[in-house]
Amino acid sequence: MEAATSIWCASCNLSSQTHKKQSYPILPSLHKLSLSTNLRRTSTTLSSANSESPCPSILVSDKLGEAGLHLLRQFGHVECLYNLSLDDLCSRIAEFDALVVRSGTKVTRRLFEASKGRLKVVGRAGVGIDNVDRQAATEFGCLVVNAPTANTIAAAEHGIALLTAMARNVAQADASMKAGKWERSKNVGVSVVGKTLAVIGFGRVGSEVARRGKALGMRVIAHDPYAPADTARAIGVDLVSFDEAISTAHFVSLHMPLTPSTQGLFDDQAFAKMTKGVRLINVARGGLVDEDALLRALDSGIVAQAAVDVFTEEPPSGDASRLAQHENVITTPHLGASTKEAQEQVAVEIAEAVIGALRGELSATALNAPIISPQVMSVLGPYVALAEKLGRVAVQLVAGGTGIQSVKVLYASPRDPDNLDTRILRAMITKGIIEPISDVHVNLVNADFIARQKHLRISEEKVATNSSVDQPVESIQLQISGAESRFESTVLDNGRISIQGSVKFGVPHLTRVGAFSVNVSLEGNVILCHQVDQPGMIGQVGNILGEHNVNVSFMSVGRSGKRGKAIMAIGVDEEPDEATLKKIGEVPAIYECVFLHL
Ligand SMILES: NC(=O)C1=CN([C@@H]2O[C@H](COP(=O)(O)OP(=O)(O)OC[C@H]3O[C@@H](n4cnc5c(N)ncnc54)[C@H](O)[C@@H]3O)[C@@H](O)[C@H]2O)C=CC1
Ligand SMILES: O=C(O)C(=O)COP(=O)(O)O
Repeated sequence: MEAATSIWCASCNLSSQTHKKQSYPILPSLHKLSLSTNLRRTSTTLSSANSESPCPSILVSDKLGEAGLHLLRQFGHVECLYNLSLDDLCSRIAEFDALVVRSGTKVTRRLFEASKGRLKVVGRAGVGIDNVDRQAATEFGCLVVNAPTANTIAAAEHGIALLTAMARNVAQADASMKAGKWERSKNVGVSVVGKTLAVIGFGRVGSEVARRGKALGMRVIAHDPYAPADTARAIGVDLVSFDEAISTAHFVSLHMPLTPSTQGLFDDQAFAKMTKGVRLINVARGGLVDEDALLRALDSGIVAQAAVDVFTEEPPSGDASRLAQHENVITTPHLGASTKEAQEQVAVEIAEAVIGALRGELSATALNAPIISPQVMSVLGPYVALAEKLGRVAVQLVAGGTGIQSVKVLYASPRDPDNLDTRILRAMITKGIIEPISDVHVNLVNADFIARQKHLRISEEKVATNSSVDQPVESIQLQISGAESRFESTVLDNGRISIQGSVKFGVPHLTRVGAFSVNVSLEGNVILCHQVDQPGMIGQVGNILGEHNVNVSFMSVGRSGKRGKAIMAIGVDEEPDEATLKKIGEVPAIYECVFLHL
């Protein structure tokens, strides 16, 4: 098989060997990946600093710090609509590209449905995202980001404030003073020094609470199945089992997320294991505790006191408010993160994350998309477009318009396979395969979900090559099995439709069709012809295209040998009509031809 011959490139009037080196813009690739079509233009505008595009609309539905609002306003159109009902939110949400919330707004599947695909990012100005339906966000291709670090200290300080206030009956004593009473013996407290504090959930907040507990002279133990032992050791905290933690502690402080596995963890059974007279602090999530079970434990004296910042239903109403009314319970209305300092920092952190996401950058705090580092992105950027184009070519080669069920992707790379992160390339291949035949938008958030939904199986293999490591991917090959081809010559002996591409001079190129080498830039549209390798073929096809006013931008011929069979790949600016393609197909030496829309 001979190598493909490149002929000429109309756009810069050079052969591909001398094609001017283009710097590949990484941002536009990312825009395509992570933003909807209505934002692509916006993002390109931002990266190229002109203003022909509409500016993104951002809805802030829970109170956000001024510093964050300022950043958002510099970037887009911002509306602050606090305390909207779900119905009102649903009726407005399709006007916005981004939504910024705290714990007050419930970001439900209904909201994503109502957004009609416009909502591209939900920013949670805080840590806990139990109020955001992440699965629905993923299915709708909407990125969810949070601000996980800015309120850690505030939450830890609030936990300690509640612990000490509870131990010394500060709230009760204050209420009685305000009622004109002077009740000293009724409000005798307990000391914390020397007592055991069990921290359940030894993450950011939990470890800061533990540090502060140590400073108060408490013995601190913690339970967290995923906690790093060295951090615990460094603070002087013993990591113990759940049962040991709750059965030996005088104070139990909760700091884990609300998930299906932690929901209702503190139930009758858990309270029954606790030391009589234990004190409970919950600055994490109300749903961790079965509130009725806690009331029973308070009434029976197992739990002497509870300090509660968070509730299953916020604000608690009806029966749910019984906890707040209990005489041995002190409460605050979800104030853990509410310090001036934390709220300003959280607001800035979330504004930056939301702006980054709207710009098409991959966020370090993305909760439903793979985290791909900027370093990896800068290296793989040029291959992002190649991956999508190959997906587009592949799906158009399959007969019947039924789509692809099974594709094997071979990445030829000089890199150690462990050093080649292909998630973004896989997402783009999925995008290329699925978007031309459906109305879904595929991005890095929803690519794997959409692939599963469409029964598209993608297997990946990394093939070692000896090329320079400067070029992380030498080529990408797609092999489609179980499908019939519209262009027989793409089918290998193993029955699979096969196409391969590379990045040349920063531009994606199709380099192999079946067993034939070609060399055609994957820009614009391409006609593939399988023909006898004989003089005059380029002229004949060129004439037909010329007669029908179709401009040729690029041509390349790959052949099995002199006067054997050849594949001619023709880049065209316009889409030829059926009659033109039929005419080309009727040229006696042409076996088959296919038009590919890129
Ligand atoms: N009341 C408030 O205003 C605030 C509440 N929070 C809440 O505090 C919680 C913790 O926040 P961070 O420390 O930032 O999160 P984090 O992710 O740093 O820590 C959570 C820890 O819980 C652990 N964990 C998970 N399942 C567990 C289980 N079954 N048993 C024990 N440990 C388990 C995890 O391994 C992790 O180490 C979150 O629910 C967050 O929403 C955070 C800030 C403010
Ligand atoms: O960050 C968290 O998880 C919090 O619970 C803080 O909630 P908020 O932003 O104050 O509604």
